[in-house]
Amino acid sequence: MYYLKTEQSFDSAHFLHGYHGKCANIHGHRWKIVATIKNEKLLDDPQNKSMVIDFGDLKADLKVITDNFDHALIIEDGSLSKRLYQALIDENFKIINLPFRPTAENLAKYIYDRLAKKYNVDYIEVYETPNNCASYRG
Ligand SMILES: Nc1nc2c(c(=O)[nH]1)N=C([C@H](O)[C@H](O)COP(=O)(O)OP(=O)(O)OP(=O)(O)O)CN2
Ligand SMILES: [Zn+2]
Repeated sequence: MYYLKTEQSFDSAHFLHGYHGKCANIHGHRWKIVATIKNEKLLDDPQNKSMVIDFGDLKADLKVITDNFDHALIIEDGSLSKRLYQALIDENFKIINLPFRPTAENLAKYIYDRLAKKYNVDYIEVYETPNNCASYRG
């Protein structure tokens, strides 16, 4: 089995609705995402010969996903009052709504599911801090 890994980072804010502790407050992270894909065989066309896939292709596809989160406030649907949500929208803040709590675990699965549409993904790692990482393998 061959494995390929690529990494992207983004800066964004989030909070954990219903959490008792400091993470209930809006706070930021430099999130690091590491995607590992796998394949038993290598490609054979002239351009991609002897590659699982061109690093550049995998990097670009992961970057599309992570760029969407960059410099945004990531929120779980329904976790802000309508009044506050509308005020943030009116101020043109970049808000990313997710149908789940924005934990590292859930973001790992979300990114896995997105990349799995195109790649044979082995697992996704999401670092909230250099020391804290969650991963998801399908
Ligand atoms: N299993 C998980 N636990 C926690 C998650 C998570 O996504 N999955 N997220 C958080 C918070 O987002 C929080 O930002 C993480 O805080 P903490 O672990 O305390 O990390 P810090 O490095 O910011 O803490 P220090 O004070 O610097 O040690 C909480 N838990
Ligand atoms: Zn956090």
